[in-house]
Amino acid sequence: MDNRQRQQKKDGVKAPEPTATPLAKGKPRLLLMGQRRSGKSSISSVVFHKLPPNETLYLESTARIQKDSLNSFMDFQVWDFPGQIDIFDNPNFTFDMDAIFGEVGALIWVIDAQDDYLEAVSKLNATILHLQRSYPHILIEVFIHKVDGLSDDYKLDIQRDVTIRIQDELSDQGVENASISFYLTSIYNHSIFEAFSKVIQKLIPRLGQLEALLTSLCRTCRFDKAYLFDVNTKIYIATDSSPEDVASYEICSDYVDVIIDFTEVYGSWQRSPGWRAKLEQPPWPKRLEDQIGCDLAESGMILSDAQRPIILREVDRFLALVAIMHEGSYDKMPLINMNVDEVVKGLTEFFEITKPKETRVAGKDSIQGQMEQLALGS
Ligand SMILES: Nc1nc2c(ncn2[C@@H]2O[C@H](COP(=O)(O)OP(=O)(O)OP(=O)(O)O)[C@@H](O)[C@H]2O)c(=O)[nH]1
Repeated sequence: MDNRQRQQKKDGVKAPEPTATPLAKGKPRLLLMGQRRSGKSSISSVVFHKLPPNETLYLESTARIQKDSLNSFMDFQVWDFPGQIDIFDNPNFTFDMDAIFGEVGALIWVIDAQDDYLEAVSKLNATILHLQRSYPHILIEVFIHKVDGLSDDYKLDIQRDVTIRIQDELSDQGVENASISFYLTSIYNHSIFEAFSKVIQKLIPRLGQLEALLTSLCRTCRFDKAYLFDVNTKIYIATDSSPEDVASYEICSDYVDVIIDFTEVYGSWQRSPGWRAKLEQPPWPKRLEDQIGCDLAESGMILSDAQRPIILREVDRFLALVAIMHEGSYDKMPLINMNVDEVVKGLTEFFEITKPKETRVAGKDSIQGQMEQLALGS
């Protein structure tokens, strides 16, 4: 049983508690809303708590608002709303709307694509109309969810239908410029992580600078694609400006998974003095620190079918840079390492500047020790 399930058991059915905790102040908030059984808790558990998708079958229905505070490269909160509660029209409880929507970055509305979605769409419309009056800055992100098992044509038909229904209703009500985006998602593949990546990216201040940094790295080192990953959630928070490529994202994200699982199983590993002496003797008679490309943590792999090496470099305890290189660029590793070093320095500075003061120190305690054994010679 995971933490969330335990928490659900412990809490039982309680009155909702919408007030923001003092701890939560100032963190961007993602709200997960939608009909009962649409998949909100499953999404939150799979993306933020690594629950295997099959185990979401045993999640109980959410009875009260579940608040998760996530300490990551950017501290944010995820609030999962019970599907049976209508916060705008509730006879038993008056919600403090400012406490719920005051600090919201994005509202994620989950629609079950395998069910009749007309009611979900009409509730979403009503919610947008309410929010437009007092909180027009909130981003509305619509996850057309559970699309696994549906044909590509059918998925696109549903997306088109939902989009038209929402836009028509809003324009009938005189709302023309609400910021609404649509995603086709499932917890059984990478689509849910991609959708979250895009939502989170909208909340990152100065995202353009991160993208410019990665684009310039790709150009200099002739990388096919580069991603900056939040290693715990596999959300990518920035990528270079080359066209989106689902296959590249999938392989890089699986690679992050492998590295994290590996370090979780084997933990950190201090080299004994004898072993260190052995590594520093001929044919590489250099200090170990000078033999490896990165003194933090680095890993590489070559895909045998495409002959395209993938490089992973830790930025801090939350972030890793993962890039797909060109065939043959493995020979130029010293030069690539130098460029990657500079970009990692730039990224570290970027996040030092944009992080609140109290979290800056924590970021220094990196997983580098655990990953050191994966270091590649340059
Ligand atoms: N096929 C499929 N099933 C899913 C997906 N996501 C969630 N489910 C299933 O949908 C059911 C309901 O999921 P929950 O996460 O409990 O739904 P919820 O929206 O939190 O429901 P409430 O707590 O009642 O509001 C579970 O049986 C999940 O396994 C998905 O992407 N694909």
